[in-house]
Amino acid sequence: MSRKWLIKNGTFAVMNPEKPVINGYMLVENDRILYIGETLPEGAEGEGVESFDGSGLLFLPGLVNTHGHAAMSLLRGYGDDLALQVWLQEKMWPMEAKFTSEDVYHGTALSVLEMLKGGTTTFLDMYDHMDQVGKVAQESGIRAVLTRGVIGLCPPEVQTAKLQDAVSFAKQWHGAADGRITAMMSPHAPYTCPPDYIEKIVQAAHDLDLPLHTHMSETRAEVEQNVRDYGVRPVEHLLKVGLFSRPSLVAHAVHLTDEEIAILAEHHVGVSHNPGSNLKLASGVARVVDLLKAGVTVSLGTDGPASNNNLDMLEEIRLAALIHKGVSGDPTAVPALEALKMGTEYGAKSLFLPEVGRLEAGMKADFIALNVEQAHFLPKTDYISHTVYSAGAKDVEHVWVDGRQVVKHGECLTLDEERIRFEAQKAFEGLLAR
Ligand SMILES: CSC[C@H]1O[C@@H](n2cnc3c(O)ncnc32)[C@H](O)[C@@H]1O
Ligand SMILES: [Zn+2]
Repeated sequence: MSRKWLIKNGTFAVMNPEKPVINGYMLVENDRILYIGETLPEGAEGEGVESFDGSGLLFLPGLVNTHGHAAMSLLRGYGDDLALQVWLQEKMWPMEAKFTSEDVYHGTALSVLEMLKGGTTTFLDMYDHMDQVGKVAQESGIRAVLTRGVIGLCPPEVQTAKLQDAVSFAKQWHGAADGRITAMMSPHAPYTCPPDYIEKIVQAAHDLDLPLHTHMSETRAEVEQNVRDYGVRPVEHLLKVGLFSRPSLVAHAVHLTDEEIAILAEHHVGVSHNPGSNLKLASGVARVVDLLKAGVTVSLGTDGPASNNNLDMLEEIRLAALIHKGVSGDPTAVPALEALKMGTEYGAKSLFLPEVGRLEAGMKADFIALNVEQAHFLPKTDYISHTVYSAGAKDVEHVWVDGRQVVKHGECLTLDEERIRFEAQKAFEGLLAR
């Protein structure tokens, strides 16, 4: 049965450059925005149309987290203040080797709970035991782009089995949960996947007609190793092995030359900028201003909760707006509206979701409402500025995905918070004991 409802007296971040915020109405029918504007269209309030009072609320497109490893919430605080390779090799990978599929379920549920409550309506997840991640996405109502990350530092038969697992997962889950779940293919990184293995993964993505995702150029050491091992920097290397022959999104892309930026732009490769994780692992600061100038779609990701250590996309948006001013000495670097678009519209574009990321008639009804009746949202001047420079996850009052309300007055309607917190703690203790 069709359901129509009308938000009245709301403030909406439509993010048009001339007028980024409007006061007015939004009409939603089932999973789509039917109308948004300053005036009430004739007949919009007809019989059977429910009303929703939007006063005191700022409506934004749902936040889009374009890179992460949700189950790593079980390792939050386990191995802080280390550089990437030490953190991975000495802390994360030994613990992850003990993860059961139940651990992945509980860790992912903890993260999805945090993401939904913080206004994230879509997340990308690269991990193992991906059926469990799919299950959480299905149950919670969140939109998800899921990909079984494969590490190829193993014998050929294990490589084959991992790739087969990634293919089976993608076949089973692409388009699942009424289309809320889509899939990608992911070699973990150029330093963990030999070139011939990446080529096989690219071929599988071709066969399945899916995009690709990988970590790339996260640290200076990684770039130097790539040059030592293959004679070229990672961008040229991935170009050679065919990764950019398909629609692709790379995470981090911190250490790039001008030539590499030009290659990414030419091949329409998206970049998931992960400022919080890059700062914490001391990986460096990505050349976001130059990437944007070159026409690269730059979106935002938290990375896993063990290297961030939260999943607050409003914090990533704020970091993106601040750090590039700091490193460039230019206060106009990454203006507030651009940072907010990186966390919404550009995120959806990076994940190949053309119907998500904007408050616009015809788009999917993925949106959030911030409670702006609080001290840090005054005076009522510039709500884009307040969202980027002043807001945080705790300001998220309501969340809708695909037209369904999943968070109401800060409470998640689809997940059992108490149980999730209990199970996550138990799972971590189990990992320590094994
Ligand atoms: C094969 S599943 C994903 C794999 O990625 C690891 N990981 C988490 N954060 C990062 C990062 O910042 N760079 C590279 N790899 C990362 C995670 O521990 C899993 O093993
Ligand atoms: Zn990552």
